[in-house]
Amino acid sequence: MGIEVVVQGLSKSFGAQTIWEDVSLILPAGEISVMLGPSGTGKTVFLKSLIGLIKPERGKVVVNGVDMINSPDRQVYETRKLFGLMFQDGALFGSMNLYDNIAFPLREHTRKSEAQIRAIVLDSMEMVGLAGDGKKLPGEISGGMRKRAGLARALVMEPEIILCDEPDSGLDPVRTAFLSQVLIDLNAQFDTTMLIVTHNIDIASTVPDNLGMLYRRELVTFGPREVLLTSDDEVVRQFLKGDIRGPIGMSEEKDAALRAMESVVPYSSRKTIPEQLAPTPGLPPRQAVWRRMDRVMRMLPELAPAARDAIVSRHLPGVKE
Ligand SMILES: Nc1ncnc2c1ncn2[C@@H]1O[C@H](COP(=O)(O)OP(=O)(O)OP(=O)(O)O)[C@@H](O)[C@H]1O
Repeated sequence: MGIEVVVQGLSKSFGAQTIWEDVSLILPAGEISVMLGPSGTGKTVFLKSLIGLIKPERGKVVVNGVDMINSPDRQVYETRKLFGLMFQDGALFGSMNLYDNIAFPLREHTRKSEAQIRAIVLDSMEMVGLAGDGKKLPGEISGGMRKRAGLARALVMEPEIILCDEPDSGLDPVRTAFLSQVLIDLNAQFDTTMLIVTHNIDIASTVPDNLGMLYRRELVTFGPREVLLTSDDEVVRQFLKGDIRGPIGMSEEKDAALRAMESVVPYSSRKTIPEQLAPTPGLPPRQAVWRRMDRVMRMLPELAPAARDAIVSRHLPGVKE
């Protein structure tokens, strides 16, 4: 099973620009979490902070007992090996074919034979739907294939935690749906802890066990998916509906007069939430579902009524609050 990531009181600025302050959350072991947020709210900075590539001024990120922000470089470097990273463009070497790109971490960081490497690479390519594409160069394939190749490369090192930065960017809805299914299937097969950063509402509402949102330099919320998906918070509702009415504007914060005009139109809150994707038939069930149910049931008394209803009706159908 993957391992948990504990984030405590994390704050980051670049010069006078505060990116976010006092962010605390736990990515539960083996569960899938999604972080939403308008452009420029520091989601990528957050991902890079988790692996110690960016150093926030305050706070901790504890992974396997190591604080990724404040520990010596050697420990951070070693702990980083527990992570698999999927960046927006796949971050592939343009001059290497897909097979060599995906084999690269194994050749670089392990002493495995070429025969062992071949078996692992072909397995990973199959998992992300790239079987038979090993000879192609990154420049000859679509953006979606490049992303999946980036994911396959992250998988060969058998990471405990996978971080995906906007896996959907530039993809059409069908490719995005395919990628969502790949992410769920990976979690079913490896029980890996996963954090996906995205703007995509379809991914956010059908893939994760937990959902969070960064906005205006803070973590608006983070918790079981039902909490954010039933939230009455104006920012969350506007973002989920992709509505131009609401506090989020082009410049992130609208002026007060425009907001006052909009506030006469009430938001309707959504009470039913989409079903979470199940693994492809034939794969094992996701272990995370049972662990999460246990965890979330214990949290039930602290949750808002709408989230509570959504959880109870899903996990205990027939029981009324
Ligand atoms: N190394 C850096 N030095 C200075 N500022 C930076 C650095 N990296 C990021 N920033 C700033 O931090 C802010 C947040 O950037 P980030 O890329 O994390 O946002 P994001 O939420 O991932 O955006 P998007 O959804 O558009 O990808 C931006 O204003 C960006 O300019």
